[in-house]
Amino acid sequence: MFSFSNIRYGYTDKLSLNNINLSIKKNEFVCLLGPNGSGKSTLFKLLNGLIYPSDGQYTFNNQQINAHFFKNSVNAKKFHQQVGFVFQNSDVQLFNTTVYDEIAFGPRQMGFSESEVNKRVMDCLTLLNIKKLENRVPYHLSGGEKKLVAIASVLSLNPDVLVLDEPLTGLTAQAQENIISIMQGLHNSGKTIIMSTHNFTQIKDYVTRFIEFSENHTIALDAPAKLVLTNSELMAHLASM
Ligand SMILES: Nc1ncnc2c1ncn2[C@@H]1O[C@H](COP(=O)(O)OP(=O)(O)OP(=O)(O)O)[C@@H](O)[C@H]1O
Repeated sequence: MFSFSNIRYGYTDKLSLNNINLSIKKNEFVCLLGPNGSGKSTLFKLLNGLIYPSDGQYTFNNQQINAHFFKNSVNAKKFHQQVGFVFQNSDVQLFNTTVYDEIAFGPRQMGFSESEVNKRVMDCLTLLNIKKLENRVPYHLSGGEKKLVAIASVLSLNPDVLVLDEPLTGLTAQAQENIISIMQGLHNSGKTIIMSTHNFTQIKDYVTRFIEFSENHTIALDAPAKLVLTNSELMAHLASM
């Protein structure tokens, strides 16, 4: 699905991603870990086509992803329908005046009929158990509610891949458990999930693969969960991140 080959990226002349080689297959549940500033959000921005590599090659389903690819509006639409991105800061993502319109925004942009839009919004409200928020102003919601609405606004396009940048940060333990169980359900239904977190302990039993970024913006560890969970030293190391 995703392939990164010798990727480097720098916002300035200092690299934020240094020689990243990575492939992600369909239906993996990948967890990115690493210290603050190691490059997790930068990788997500690249994955989602918000920035392009300074060096190296990025392909999605064997297609090169670069500025040229996104210049074609058909390509851009198709890509964003397949890959949904939940930002770290929900306030960046939510801009409509009601939760209903927020979730309807993507399907409307794609040109679906209002009855199809309504069906998708209702399905997402039900799936995330947020029907009661339907007419609320997203900006006025709690952090946990905003996160659920942000996830719903991405799920309404029914993407194959869900990329979530630190979805658990700042939430109560109960809200974190709720988000994890939603992601587990989506993974079981066949979706590919890629998320970053500093909460290794909460997520460790649900993901299929761990990728750890290092302070020097390289990949320090890339291992299946099965291997990590049988190695107490690795577990202790990742839990300390
Ligand atoms: N817009 C920007 N301009 C310049 N440098 C940036 C910008 N965004 C990020 N950086 C730098 O790029 C590096 C990687 O940052 P990034 O946000 O990807 O880290 P992260 O692993 O997601 O961190 P955190 O866990 O704190 O969210 C850091 O050194 C950061 O200071």
